[in-house]
Amino acid sequence: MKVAKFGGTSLASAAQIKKVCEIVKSDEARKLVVVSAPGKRYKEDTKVTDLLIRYAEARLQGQPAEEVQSRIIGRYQDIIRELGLPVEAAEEIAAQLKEALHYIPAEDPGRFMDRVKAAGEDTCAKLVARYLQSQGREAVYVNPKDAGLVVTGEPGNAHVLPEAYEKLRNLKSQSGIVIFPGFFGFTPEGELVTFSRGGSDITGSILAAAVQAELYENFTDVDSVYVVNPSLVEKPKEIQIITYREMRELSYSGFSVFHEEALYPAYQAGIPVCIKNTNNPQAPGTMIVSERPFHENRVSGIAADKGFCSIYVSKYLLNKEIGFGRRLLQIFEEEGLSYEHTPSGIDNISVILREKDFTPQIEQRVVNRLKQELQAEDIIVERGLSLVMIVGEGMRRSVGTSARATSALARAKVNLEMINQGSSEVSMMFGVKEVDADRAVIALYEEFFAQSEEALADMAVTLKA
Ligand SMILES: Nc1ncnc2c1ncn2[C@@H]1O[C@H](COP(=O)(O)OP(=O)(O)O)[C@@H](O)[C@H]1O
Ligand SMILES: N[C@@H](CC(=O)OP(=O)(O)O)C(=O)O
Repeated sequence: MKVAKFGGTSLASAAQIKKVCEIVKSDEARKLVVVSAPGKRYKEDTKVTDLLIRYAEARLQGQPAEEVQSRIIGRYQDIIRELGLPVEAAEEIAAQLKEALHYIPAEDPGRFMDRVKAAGEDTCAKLVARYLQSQGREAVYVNPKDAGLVVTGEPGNAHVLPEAYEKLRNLKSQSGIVIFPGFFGFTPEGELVTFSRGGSDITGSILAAAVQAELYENFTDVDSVYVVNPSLVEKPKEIQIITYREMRELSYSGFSVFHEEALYPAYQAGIPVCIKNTNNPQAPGTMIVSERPFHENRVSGIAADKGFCSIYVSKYLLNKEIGFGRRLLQIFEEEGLSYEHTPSGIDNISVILREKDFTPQIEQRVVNRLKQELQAEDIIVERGLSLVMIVGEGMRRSVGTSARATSALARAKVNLEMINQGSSEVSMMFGVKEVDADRAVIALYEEFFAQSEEALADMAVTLKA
């Protein structure tokens, strides 16, 4: 049994949904299908999820929401009409969508927002099931609540609960093709909660782990995962095979093609993942697996993500002060902040955070506490940072990767704010100013991937010598 997840771009229009259904029908093993909400049809278009968020925000602020509501309903009506669904099916789907959007804002705005957001995938799943039925296939829409996809309760940030897997295993015995809406689950008390943005990938991975699928196929709009974001480099090299660990690092640092939280369920259950293109399903795609053959070029991918800040703390003889690190991190914990990295020196340590969490009020409190409770001598807060990551299993066995990277960055006149080599040795991270991030990624791509095979082979020989 295979689990196939189709992203928003794969379901953006009736024509795309037809392609999705052809792909599903072409392989009997594709029995569990996870769908997102319709995404962008063209570059300037708006994803249905973004329209739904706009709608919910307007309702919560008591502002007019009719226009955005009719845009949302219009998107589905167009699809229903172009798919030629029976009138009663179309009416039923449209009525259910209208009902979902008409919810009176509950006391908890987060819950209301999640219910509205989830309507995007829920309606899409019903549509796809109806369309497959109209094609003479046995297809059934399954609601995450009925299937037992139980999750934690923080709005917009659900996490699967361990007991979900056993319940979801029953999907194996469901006859016909199951069409399952991605992106949301229910708390044990029955409240709907969505995963973080892009979270349909997570649903697919959870289902694949639950039913012990032979493969988790993730269909999107690119032929493969590329070694670098294709919006930065024209026709970058394709990745044929990559490990879970490498992909985890790359998804974390900006490879938005696969949600960073989606790998874990598949990895834990040992399910291989294949990223494929709905618009070119014959292409082999990228396989994500636990082990891969070693190749000469030790770097597998280069990614960058923006929106970080660093809090540099220094104190003479910090290295001799027992408990300094614990007390430092406790301050961040008590302020409700999770940290990303903590590069350190003898007398200093930097804490890297996501900038959006570190509001000016929190910053002031944290700085005061660092001075008073830890007697820190120097505290420098730097915002607008980007983390550029070079990732590759082979880097562990190779000499000279960091020298090549730093010289390439120096040639591109990128100033390095910070260097950090993860202890797993699968990745190397450079902190740079956000304005330099794209230039840094392009310089690193040219260094590690754009050179001829002979030049790379020569370099490998020189480094070994
Ligand atoms: N390294 C990468 N390889 C491939 N695609 C990438 C990479 N980094 C970012 N992307 C972007 O991810 C997009 C696909 O993800 P997404 O928009 O979430 O698709 P979907 O709607 O199918 O979920 C691609 O169109 C591409 O622009
Ligand atoms: N529709 C949701 C969930 C999702 O996974 O979407 P997509 O498959 O288009 O990335 C979002 O936009 O966040």
